[in-house]
Amino acid sequence: MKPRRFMPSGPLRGTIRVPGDKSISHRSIMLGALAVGETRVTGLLEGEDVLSTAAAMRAMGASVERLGNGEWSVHGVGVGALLQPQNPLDMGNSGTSTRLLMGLVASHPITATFIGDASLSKRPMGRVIEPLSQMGAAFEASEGGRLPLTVRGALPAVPIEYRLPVASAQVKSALLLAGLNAPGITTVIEPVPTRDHSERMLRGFGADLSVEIAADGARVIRLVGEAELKPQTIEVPGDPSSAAFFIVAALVVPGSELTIQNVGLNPTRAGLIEVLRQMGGQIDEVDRREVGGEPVADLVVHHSALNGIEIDPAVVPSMVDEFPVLFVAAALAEGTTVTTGLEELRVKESDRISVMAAALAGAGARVTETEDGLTIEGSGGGPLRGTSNSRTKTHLDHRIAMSMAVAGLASRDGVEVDDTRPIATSFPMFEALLDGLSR
Ligand SMILES: O=C(O)C1=C[C@@H](OP(=O)(O)O)[C@@H](O)[C@H](O)C1
Ligand SMILES: C=C(OP(=O)(O)O)C(=O)O
Repeated sequence: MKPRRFMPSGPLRGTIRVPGDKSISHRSIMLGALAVGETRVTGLLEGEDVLSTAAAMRAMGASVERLGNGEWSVHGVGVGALLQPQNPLDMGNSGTSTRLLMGLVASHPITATFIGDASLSKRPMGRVIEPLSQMGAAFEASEGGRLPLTVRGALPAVPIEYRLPVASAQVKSALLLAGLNAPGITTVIEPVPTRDHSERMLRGFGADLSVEIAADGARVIRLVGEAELKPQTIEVPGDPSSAAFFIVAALVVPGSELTIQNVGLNPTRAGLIEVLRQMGGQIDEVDRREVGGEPVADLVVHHSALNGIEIDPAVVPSMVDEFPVLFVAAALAEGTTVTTGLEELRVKESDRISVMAAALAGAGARVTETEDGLTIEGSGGGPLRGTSNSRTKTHLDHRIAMSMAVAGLASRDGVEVDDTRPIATSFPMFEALLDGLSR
């Protein structure tokens, strides 16, 4: 454990750049490892989760090399040519690595065992086991479809049509990656849109993938299997989920005016910015452009008086990882914020509904937990006044640690976080960036 007290801060001013997008970084390595030839990546997130993906792709035959800061080279083996890993694949804390790689293994004639840390070992894998079994893969999982688990891939795998029962980009992506090596068309029907990086990047690597909107509004994604992927040069845009902590920090600390450069604004990821604007946050976009096939802008964030709102559950998939820090913004707003439709938050690195309820209550916020969300009475802009002996329990969850660090900046006496180590899974430079701004 590495505890730290995050102290109240003066205005956050200046210009920062957040690291590369985690979702796009994982996919750059995976797709690069399936292309024949060299894929070059710049701006790769060098967090522990992405490094778990890199190690796994090496164990399955690809060459994945770091050339410099965020600059990587991947020499792929080709779709269908992944090698049998010699040891269990250690996925660390990363749900994305686990679920997407289970999909890749499922359609190759190899067997792989997946292991992970205490947090990952509690997370449900049945959501990918079920459709990948339909494709012909066999699984031996721990109780309740959890890690450690072993996947025996099928050759040939059966291309299926599958309607997603949960809004999950990880399940969608696992099936599309499995479909890459299945003979025929794999169809994933997505009633509620989730992040579309897999679709964009598969197309970019030359896969035959189409998206059609059905009469009921669902997205129907069709991928032609036995694909040949062509190596790419990829510039990874900044991660909006990492920018989120600094966006909220600048909104809630009086006197702040912070520029965050190169933030990815893919509409399937940008829900938080829209919600914070509805709450009265001033977030300006400068120099909108395209980076790596994704919309990007620099954001200028001004301290703002925020108002509590009722958040439309339809926006949840576009900000699914941003709720912990949105709860912090709500705790500092004027009036009541109501969130619903957040069941998925209970199966992330921690149960983010109950863990944030406890953390914010300890920090002095007024919070009520419901089955599918939190209701928060804001402080009206005044600092959070927690009890001096309260300590946030992070439960191996990076986003809880970073959210409560932000709460500390806007508190009277600081907020104690029990363990800052999980931050390195997605944002190793977080504390250095924060310390450089808050003096
Ligand atoms: O596909 C991805 O890269 C991700 C999808 C989301 O998970 P779910 O698909 O489980 O919602 C998100 O929470 C995670 O951080 C990254
Ligand atoms: C849920 C997350 O990641 P993963 O599912 O990859 O562990 C996250 O980063 O907030």
